[in-house]
Amino acid sequence: MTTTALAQQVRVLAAPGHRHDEILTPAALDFVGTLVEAFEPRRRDLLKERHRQALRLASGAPLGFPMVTAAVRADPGWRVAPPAPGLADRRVEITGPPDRRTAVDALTSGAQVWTADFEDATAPRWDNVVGGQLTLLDAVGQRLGLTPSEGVATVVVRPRGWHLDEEHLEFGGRPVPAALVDFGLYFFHCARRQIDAGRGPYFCLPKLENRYEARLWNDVFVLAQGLLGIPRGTVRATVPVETITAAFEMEEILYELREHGAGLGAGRSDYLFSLIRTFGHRTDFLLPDRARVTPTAPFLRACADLLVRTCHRRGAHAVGRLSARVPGGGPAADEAASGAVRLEKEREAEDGFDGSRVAHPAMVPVCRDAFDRVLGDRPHQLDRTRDDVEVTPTELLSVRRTSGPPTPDGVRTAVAVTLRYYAAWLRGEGAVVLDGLMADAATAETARVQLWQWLRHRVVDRETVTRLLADELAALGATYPWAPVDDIRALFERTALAQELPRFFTPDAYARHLVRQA
Ligand SMILES: CC(=O)SCCNC(=O)CCNC(=O)[C@H](O)C(C)(C)COP(=O)(O)OP(=O)(O)OC[C@H]1O[C@@H](n2cnc3c(N)ncnc32)[C@H](O)[C@@H]1OP(=O)(O)O
Ligand SMILES: O=CC(=O)O
Ligand SMILES: [Mg+2]
Repeated sequence: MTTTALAQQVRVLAAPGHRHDEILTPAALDFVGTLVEAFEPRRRDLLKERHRQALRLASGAPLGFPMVTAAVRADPGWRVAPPAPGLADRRVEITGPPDRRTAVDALTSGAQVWTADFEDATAPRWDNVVGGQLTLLDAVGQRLGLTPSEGVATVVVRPRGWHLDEEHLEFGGRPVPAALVDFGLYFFHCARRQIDAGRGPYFCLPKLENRYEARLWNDVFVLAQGLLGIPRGTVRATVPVETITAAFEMEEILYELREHGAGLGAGRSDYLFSLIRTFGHRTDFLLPDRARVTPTAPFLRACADLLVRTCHRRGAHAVGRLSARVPGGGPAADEAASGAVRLEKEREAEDGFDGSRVAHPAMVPVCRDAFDRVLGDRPHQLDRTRDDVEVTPTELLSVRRTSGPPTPDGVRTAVAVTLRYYAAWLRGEGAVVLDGLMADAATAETARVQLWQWLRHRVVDRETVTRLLADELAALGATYPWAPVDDIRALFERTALAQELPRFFTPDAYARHLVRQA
């Protein structure tokens, strides 16, 4: 590694765990330190800009396609990098936390891609963070007992978002940005191995809000590749469109990342979460029960159509939404879950997506069949340019046609899902099954901001929520005697009932409960 001497060192503020020394080597920590030194001031500025943009939108500023980048959108001459090995055919992608058991099952699930998710599927307890890196090291180093290459999915790593800190590492007296920890450690240990295997290193970038955040990632890739002597343009990154502001900058995000760009993904949970976080104060953005906001809602369809059109114009893959349905409810329920996933994936394939995402191995063949029917032997359908699509800002924001108050059952479900997910997360589990559906951090974020919105618009009264809170906490305590009910209640009160909506629940819960827990 060619690096200038660092003025500071990255310090580890946690007791050494089993095999942690394989990941937290002095060279790897220096590599992370170099990234932090180069990019932390910009990250902090961009987080402040998120805040300023939120205030502007809350005070009525219009959201539209940016005027200053009209030339980028109008220029037909640029494309993202060509599809990289292992990412040309991505008709089925499976996501999951980077633990060993998941890794083995995901890699051999028949999916083309495994997204190892440190963001939504991982509660970032220190042992999960370092353990996740060890899983990746073993996966890439073929130490999981799998037969190499044939039939094994391509690894894509999803680092935590820009908003999170990693408190177990310190640089210059401050916590290290979690995104740079997850990215940096993986890149340092695994990038060369992935290049030798001909498949990587590849990333999925969570919760981006605008082109500047994509530019920051691109600059991180450029520096990281340079430091390790890896040719510029080796990395590939996919960006799920998980925020309403990113939906207005799809072209710009691809443009910023173009030398490393691999595609965009359609969002649902985080996308709804972002819509409410951004426009929750407006009655025309009042959303009903989450279960009633299906992918056919006009504003979600507009986003999906625009995504396919944008990607294919620029030579990038369009990846469909993650299906939260998982089996386990008995034959009839499982059949219904597969049927719903089939419908969703068939629609996406017809709409021009090149592949889609599932949360469970049982849904891999369902997704594959749906895309096989449209793609046949072709790896993708990038040639389907969707010139028929013309999406206006009004259509992206046309929530009114889907809006409405919640049902009593919807309110109870939102309370229960939030509480039960908080319980799992505080225990170190980032993805669980709740009511037959996969629940991750984005699910809980959506549930808690919906409650906040319903209370704010008085379509649900505080007494009802207080009563449901007491009922559901009692049920939680009875089912899970280990659950720290008082902590969960307090977290719920701070993140769903407060006057001012906190942007995320995770930084609060992390700082109070996960730091120095393991
Ligand atoms: C961009 C984004 O939105 S990222 C999305 C973030 N969310 C996720 O990634 C969640 C993905 N899903 C999961 O983590 C899991 O499916 C869960 C936690 C919801 C459920 O897992 P389980 O309770 O283990 O489910 P279940 O008992 O049905 O699993 C059966 C087997 O399938 C495996 N399995 C289940 N889900 C997955 C998965 N996503 N990847 C790999 N293997 C899986 C289990 O490990 C288990 O394996 P085993 O028989 O070897 O023990
Ligand atoms: O990953 C998708 C989402 O919206 O969350
Ligand atoms: Mg998400």
